[in-house]
Amino acid sequence: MTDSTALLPIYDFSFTLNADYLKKIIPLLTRHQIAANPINYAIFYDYVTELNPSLTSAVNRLLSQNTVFDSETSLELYGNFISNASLKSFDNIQQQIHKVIRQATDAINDTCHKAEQTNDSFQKKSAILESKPEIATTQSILQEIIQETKSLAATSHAMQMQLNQANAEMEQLRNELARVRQMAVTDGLTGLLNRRAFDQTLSEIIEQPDGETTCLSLLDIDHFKRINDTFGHTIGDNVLKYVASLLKKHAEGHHHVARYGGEELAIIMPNTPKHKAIEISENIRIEMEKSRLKRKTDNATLGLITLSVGIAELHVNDNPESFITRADTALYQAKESGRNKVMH
Ligand SMILES: Nc1nc2c(ncn2[C@@H]2O[C@H](COP(=O)(O)OP(=O)(O)OP(=O)(O)O)[C@@H](O)[C@H]2O)c(=O)[nH]1
Repeated sequence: MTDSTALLPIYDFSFTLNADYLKKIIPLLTRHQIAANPINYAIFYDYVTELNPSLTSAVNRLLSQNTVFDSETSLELYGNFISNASLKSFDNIQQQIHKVIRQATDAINDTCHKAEQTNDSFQKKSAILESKPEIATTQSILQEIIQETKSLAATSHAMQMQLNQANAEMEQLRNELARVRQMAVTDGLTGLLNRRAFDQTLSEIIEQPDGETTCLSLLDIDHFKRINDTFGHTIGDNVLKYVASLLKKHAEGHHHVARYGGEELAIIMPNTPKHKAIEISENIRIEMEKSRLKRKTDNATLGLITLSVGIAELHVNDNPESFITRADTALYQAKESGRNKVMH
């Protein structure tokens, strides 16, 4: 049986934090006249925690279109963004692996059985040859032996073919597993690591310090709400994708680029001194500031879009929360001091 719990979201927030979420979820559901059933609660739980940016984006779109959250809509959201579609894929792949292994085992068993039969038959014939060494008997037995040897060779050949096919199918399944695994750690909109992968990567880096400097850069699009309100969510999504592409372009190969929350992106920079983290973040900020994005349909400019950035350096006694909080504080200072800035 699959350990399906391994693929379920982990909700390890404290009692107090969950109480805070409750206080946000209920008014939201009430304001939008959405039934407070467990499915909708789960959807809006992920929404307020911003754990699941793809879901946030989908909910924002539905809310901005005043869509009624009927059971069909809720189940679709839940199925697509929470219940984890990859669970089904994993089950599917596991069943297929079992099937391939069973077929290969059957083929091997058949061949072994056939080899045993042939061996028995050879022993019997050898006994006859020893007791009746006439030429006619010898010839006829030789014919039979040749026949049986050919048949055994054919069975072995069939098994070889089946094993080759099983090998090819296993290779395909391996690729499929890699694809599903990739999906499970990727944010659907930006293609960056998702929040879960971000949390996991950061914890691993903090738990296994390598003595080198690690920095964290949090990047937030300034007045993103205004972009959404003025141009709509689809354009907002495209701006997010563009910013994500800038991060990917400027980050180094060993950095981890993630979507941390709604319009907040992050780069975990292991083995990177602070001055380098600042330089990379500045380059991203400057390129964003210089970009003049346009709406595809009518070439209308989206105006100046800027980024605020907060950087922190990992300290010896840090845990993920304290590290993120320091970067977040720097980001807050960047916002407070006028936005379009990198603070550390
Ligand atoms: N289009 C789109 N919008 C999103 C997504 N996730 C979050 N948002 C929006 O991002 C906006 C964030 O707004 P605020 O937190 O008020 O921040 P802001 O307008 O960027 O202002 P400052 O951060 O203070 O500069 C909200 O309007 C969200 O709806 C997404 O995936 N797509």
